[in-house]
Amino acid sequence: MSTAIVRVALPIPLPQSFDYTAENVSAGDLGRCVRVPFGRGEKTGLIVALPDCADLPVDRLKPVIAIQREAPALPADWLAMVEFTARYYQHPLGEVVAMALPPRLRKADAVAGAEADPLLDLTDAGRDALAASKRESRALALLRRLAEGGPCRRSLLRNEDGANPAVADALKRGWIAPCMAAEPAAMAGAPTLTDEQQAAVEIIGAEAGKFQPFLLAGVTGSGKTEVYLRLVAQAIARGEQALMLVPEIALTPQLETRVANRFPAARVVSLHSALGEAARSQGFVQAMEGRAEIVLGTRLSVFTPLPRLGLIVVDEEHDASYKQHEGVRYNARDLAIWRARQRGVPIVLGSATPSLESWHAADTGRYRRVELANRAVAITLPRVRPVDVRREKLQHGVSEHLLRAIEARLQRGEQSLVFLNRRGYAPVLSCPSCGWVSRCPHCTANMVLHLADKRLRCHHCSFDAGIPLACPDCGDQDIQPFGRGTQRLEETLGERFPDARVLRVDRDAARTRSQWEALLDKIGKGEADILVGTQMMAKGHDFPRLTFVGVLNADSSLFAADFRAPERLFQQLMQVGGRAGRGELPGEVMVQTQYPDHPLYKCLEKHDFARYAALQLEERKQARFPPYAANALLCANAPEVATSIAWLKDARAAAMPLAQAYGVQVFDPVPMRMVRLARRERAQLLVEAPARPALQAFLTEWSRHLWALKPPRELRWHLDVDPAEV
Ligand SMILES: Nc1ncnc2c1ncn2[C@@H]1O[C@H](COP(=O)(O)OP(=O)(O)OP(=O)(O)O)[C@@H](O)[C@H]1O
Ligand SMILES: [Zn+2]
Repeated sequence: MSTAIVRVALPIPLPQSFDYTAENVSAGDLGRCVRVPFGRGEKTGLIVALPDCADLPVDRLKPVIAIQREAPALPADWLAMVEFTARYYQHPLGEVVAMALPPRLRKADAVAGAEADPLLDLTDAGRDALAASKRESRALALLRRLAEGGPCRRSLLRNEDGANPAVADALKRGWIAPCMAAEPAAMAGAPTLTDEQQAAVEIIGAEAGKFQPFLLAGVTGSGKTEVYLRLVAQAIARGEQALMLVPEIALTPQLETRVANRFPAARVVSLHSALGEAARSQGFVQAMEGRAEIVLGTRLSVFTPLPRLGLIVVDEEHDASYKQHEGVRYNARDLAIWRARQRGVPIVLGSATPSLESWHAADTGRYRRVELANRAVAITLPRVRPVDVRREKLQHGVSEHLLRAIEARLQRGEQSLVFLNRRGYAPVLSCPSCGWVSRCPHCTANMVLHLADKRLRCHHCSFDAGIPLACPDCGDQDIQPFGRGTQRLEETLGERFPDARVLRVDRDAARTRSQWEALLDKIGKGEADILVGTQMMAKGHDFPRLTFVGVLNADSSLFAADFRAPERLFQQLMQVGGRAGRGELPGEVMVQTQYPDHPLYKCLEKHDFARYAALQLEERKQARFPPYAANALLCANAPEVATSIAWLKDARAAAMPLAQAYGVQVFDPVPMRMVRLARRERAQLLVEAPARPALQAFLTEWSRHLWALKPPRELRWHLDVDPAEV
């Protein structure tokens, strides 16, 4: 028996891995989960190296308890990716591993990747039954569907309410049975590509097997998804796997359906945080064993092992939700690019409103820009017009122009969307006599009025309270909501258009995935006339009867402190405007503003993304903001802000000797704009480097000092590399 050293990454907030000894270890154990003694207890970690010599003398190492050999080992390229993530985002490797692995694998239970979603086809008995039967029934409808459409995944035969009893019944009677996938990529129901789409598919398709990032800049409704689907089909035909990232769970159902309908015989694994543990683990293993052709999911799915990876697609690449805001603060879009390079495959970043970082990368030739300048179906882009609200009397925040536009749609049987940019616009409770407002006791934020369940709620820490009958400070009984939220707006529109069906689409109306799917379904079927929506309505949706979009209160982001706020506003307005007139009917967009001459609105009217991007990039260059610099934030929080500031000052002092050597600037600590969050007070310090490599080199060295700086007990800190907001 030979004793070897295994290096294990454990999920604990310390920057090192731990060495143990084990018997009969082979190279195949790299990437396996392992149970080890730790402190007075036990922990599960991942074997990340088999070093020749240990950090400690071998006789002081403890033996592992057990290596999990039933589950497959994580492959080397996967280990390289989590190691890069840990290094780049300055986060303990064991915690990165724990985040990237589905919970079941982490616990080292064996996960069977068994056929949970078999491909079903008619048997001879089923064909006979179909020919013989005369009475229409559910079973018959099922058999006919398979006879006409060919083999189909069980999950696609679901009823609207989920399970389909006819399937179980037909299986039992032997009318249908699991079959082997025949043609991997049937192109059922694919439209003829437009010339632009065709060109895009050819340009991108030509780079198969090579690392090449593409920025697919296509106006809203230009049919980017169709381009992705063709490229995925090519990859599957070559025997490869495709990874498709989408920004939000809310967008997965639509894409899932499109993908599943297009590739009925392919195995599609869909991964997002709302999935149960078992399903997530199973999908992960199916992908890892190469049995799934397509992985579709939110940011976390960038960590899915894919042995035959041939293509990565990042849809709506500009979207802020690719960045994780807690724990490991990674950006899935950026990691996807790293991964495409690692594996030598093309990656397509698609958006109608690319991030300025990606736009700049295309300007400088690091990415190849492929444009879709026209809509696929609609002849034109919607007409966009600012509505100057300085000289108009508003009715509960809505201008007469907007109301008339909605009325015209109602008469024509078309849909309208009134979009509320939530920022600073949620209804808080306030007292007209003494100025009291409903503040959250734990955060620097106001609590928001929820009429449906008559509560005041903090959107930051979820603290909630009843609605007071009178002002808690002065006793005035005339306290009122201030500002307008979606619920108030829904009421206002309902009063003005009593015959219209007004539907509110926000986080409260769509708490669960099934509620959200039901809402989308309702809108798609035309069962609503006026939609009142927030961010959730802005992206990705495609409703052919929606022809008018009105935007309220856009201005609040024009002059925000965060340098990315105008970029986001422009993206949001272009995206939400892009929902209008996507089918045969022409669309119109009105934006209420006090600054109709602002360059942002001017570019919006002309649909001129390129011009706005150029203006913004020029500003960023002057101010030395990303992409002309690389940033990191060191953040600290404690019960009192003074504690946070004091620790950050020590951290800054430790940075000073290094900063000069790396050409990095380390700014003074400041309290965060929202100082208090959930009873803790927060401060931060900005690091600015000329480019990413300098930032990386500096952070790697600085973080060693940071770990050594013993913080006070009650203080917590983290580094945020490439922060979304500064
Ligand atoms: N070649 C085509 N022929 C006919 N219809 C098409 C074609 N390509 C796309 N479409 C249809 O056009 C509509 C818009 O396409 P898609 O949703 O892919 O656009 P998109 O570029 O992703 O838009 P957005 O960025 O606004 O989400 C869809 O209804 C789609 O089915
Ligand atoms: Zn709060």
